[in-house]
Amino acid sequence: MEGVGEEEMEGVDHLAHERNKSEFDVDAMKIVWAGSPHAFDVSDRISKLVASDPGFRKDNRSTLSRKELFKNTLRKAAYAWKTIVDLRLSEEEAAKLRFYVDEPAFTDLHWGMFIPAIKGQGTEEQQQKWLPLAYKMQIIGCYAQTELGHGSNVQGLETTATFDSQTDEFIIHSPTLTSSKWWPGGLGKVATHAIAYARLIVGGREHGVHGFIVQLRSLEDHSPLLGITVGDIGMKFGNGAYNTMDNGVLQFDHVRIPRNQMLMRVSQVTCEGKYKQSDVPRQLVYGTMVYVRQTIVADASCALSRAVCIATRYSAVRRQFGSQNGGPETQVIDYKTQQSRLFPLLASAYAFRFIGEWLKWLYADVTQRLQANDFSTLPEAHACTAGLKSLTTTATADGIEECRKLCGGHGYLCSSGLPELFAVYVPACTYEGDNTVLLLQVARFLMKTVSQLGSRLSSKKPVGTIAYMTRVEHLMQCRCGVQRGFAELSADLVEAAVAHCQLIVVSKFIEKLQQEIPGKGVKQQLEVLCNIYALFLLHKHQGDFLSTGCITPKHAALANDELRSLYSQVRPNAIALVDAFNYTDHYLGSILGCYDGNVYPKLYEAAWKDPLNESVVPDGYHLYIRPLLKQEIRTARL
Ligand SMILES: CCCCCCCCCCC/C=C/C(=O)SCCNC(=O)CCNC(=O)[C@H](O)C(C)(C)COP(=O)(O)OP(=O)(O)OC[C@H]1O[C@@H](n2cnc3c(N)ncnc32)[C@H](O)[C@@H]1OP(=O)(O)O
Ligand SMILES: Cc1cc2nc3c(=O)[nH]c(=O)nc-3n(C[C@H](O)[C@H](O)[C@H](O)COP(=O)(O)OP(=O)(O)OC[C@H]3O[C@@H](n4cnc5c(N)ncnc54)[C@H](O)[C@@H]3O)c2cc1C
Repeated sequence: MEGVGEEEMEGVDHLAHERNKSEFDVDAMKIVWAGSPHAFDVSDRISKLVASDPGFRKDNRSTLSRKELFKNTLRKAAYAWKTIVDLRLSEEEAAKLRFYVDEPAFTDLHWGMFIPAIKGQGTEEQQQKWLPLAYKMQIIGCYAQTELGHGSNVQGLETTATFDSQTDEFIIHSPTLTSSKWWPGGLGKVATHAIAYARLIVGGREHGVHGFIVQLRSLEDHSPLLGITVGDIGMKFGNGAYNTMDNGVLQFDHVRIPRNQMLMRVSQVTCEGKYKQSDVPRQLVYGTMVYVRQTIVADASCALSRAVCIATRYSAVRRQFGSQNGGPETQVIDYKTQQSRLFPLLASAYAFRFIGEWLKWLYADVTQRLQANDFSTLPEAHACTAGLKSLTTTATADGIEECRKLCGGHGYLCSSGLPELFAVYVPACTYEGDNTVLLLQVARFLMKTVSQLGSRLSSKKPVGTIAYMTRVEHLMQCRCGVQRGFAELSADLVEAAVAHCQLIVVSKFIEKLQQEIPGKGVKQQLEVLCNIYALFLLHKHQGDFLSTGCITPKHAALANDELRSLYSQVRPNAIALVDAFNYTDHYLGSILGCYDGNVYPKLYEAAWKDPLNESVVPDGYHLYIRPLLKQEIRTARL
């Protein structure tokens, strides 16, 4: 490294003056962010364990080839498993460890979808057989639903599972090219088993899409089993990023599996070839998606807060213009324009944290009710998970990109951590349901509710997240003809669905503030953030509020004045509010966001570590640069 003194690199906290300004108890806020003292303890311990272990190093990802990258991911996953076993980590600690390793891998699908699918849709017997193997990673599973031709339209899947009563088996088959499974993570190179979704055919009759446990690869030498064609679908968006994952393609050629490998909690096929439906709603076949959507909402605040932490710390370090009498220039965080872009994102990170917490509660509640055969809250749970997944992932992906821009040119460097964070995160807008398709589900739920409000036959009063509808006069009077014109109005209905979800986020933030929140100044800070979140939305959509007569121009102006004042209140606390996320420098993976704010020497040092700087004269000089300079280009071999 050239030109950087040791003292500039080590030990000095360049953000100390910012930290000294804060008006609240940061340690207490850390507990609020984590959810509880216990959750904080686990998260803090495990994040430090991962950060201090060179085996989990991740700063070289963008320079590795796909093959090297993937092999390194396999190594890390194996190393993580060894750590979990050696240290006898609990399930909670193990999940945190995978989280802080911070690299998309087949294990996400194994623990995040394969196991939950068996738990949610398998019978007791099936769970007893498969779960112990999966928990010990003696089998590795993936979730194979999407096909080349159909993803959103699950009912349009073409893979078939035909029951053969002679042998008591299902024959799993891909009848067309478009029926090839396409996208499942972990499928390409690793998974030994899949939960494969296929149209069930019994005695010549079709019964819709069901899940089946299918072994794909030998447990001895990993070769594909008879009738299985399997591989990776190729490079995806961004360098490094999601390319650590082996999203795969899979074709079945009349693959036979025993009858008891159909997931039979929702419906069963007997050995005589009888199809039986349990009392539970058919939609429970989609249960794994509901579960994962809920976890995606909980994770959105992690990705957004990470980007916001980087952009906030860097905005306090970065200075441009405004020097008075040779004094320092202005910190860019002091520009009102920077604040009006950054602080709503900071507020959103907190809002999404709390909505994630609430959705976890809602999911646990609906699961408990389902076990007691109470299916009444399932439509609301589906609408909430679908809608909030859509809202939070769209806002988070857009927010990460905004944070990159807030960091100016340096935000475009891989060492800022923001390009990779965006590339890894943005598919969340598509997987587990395209965000528009999911909002249409919310719109459908809302229209159904409105039509029931208008019907004299229905005695049902809307409760939970739609209880407010009884208070909206024109909805109460609505004889809903919208059901008939749904497709025509769908673009507007999607906007209504977003507004409904925003209302949930704001009201759950307000409810959170009604709880007791210990720690000096903590509640006040959260109140400021909650007001920013709500008023920013009002400001952004003031056209809608004004045109519907919900507010007057005077209200709109007052809201905007208030917003400016709230930004000034956040300013001295901004660094402490991102410190409360308690992220290690390892997890942040960003020179711009490092805790000590010592950005410039680190950027300078990192540049010299780039492989392109290994030699002063680049490879290719003699072939391509010198002939150009010497005007010998016509004779050069290109
Ligand atoms: C802790 C670690 C966590 C790690 C997590 C892992 C990390 C993630 C890595 C990424 C992995 C990605 C995986 C995937 O992407 S898997 C594939 C996901 N695919 C989808 O999400 C497809 C989206 N499509 C659908 O969900 C459905 O097809 C759709 C809802 C769009 C429509 O379904 P369908 O046409 O069958 O149904 P209808 O519209 O006719 O509706 C019928 C009624 O059923 C209701 N419904 C629909 N879905 C559900 C559901 N999931 N639960 C409950 N109810 C549901 C629907 O509203 C209709 O109701 P009404 O008749 O009353 O109106
Ligand atoms: C990184 C990644 C990982 C994935 N992992 C898995 C996995 O592990 N397992 C798995 O099974 N799948 C996986 N998937 C697949 C994923 O679930 C699907 O891609 C997703 O559900 C979207 O479906 P689609 O690709 O068919 O999009 P399409 O439905 O083809 O969407 C294309 C466009 O059409 C629009 N559109 C579609 N239908 C409608 C409609 N009814 N009305 C209005 N507009 C509509 C959409 O909004 C979108 O703009 C993964 C995908 C990605 C990107």
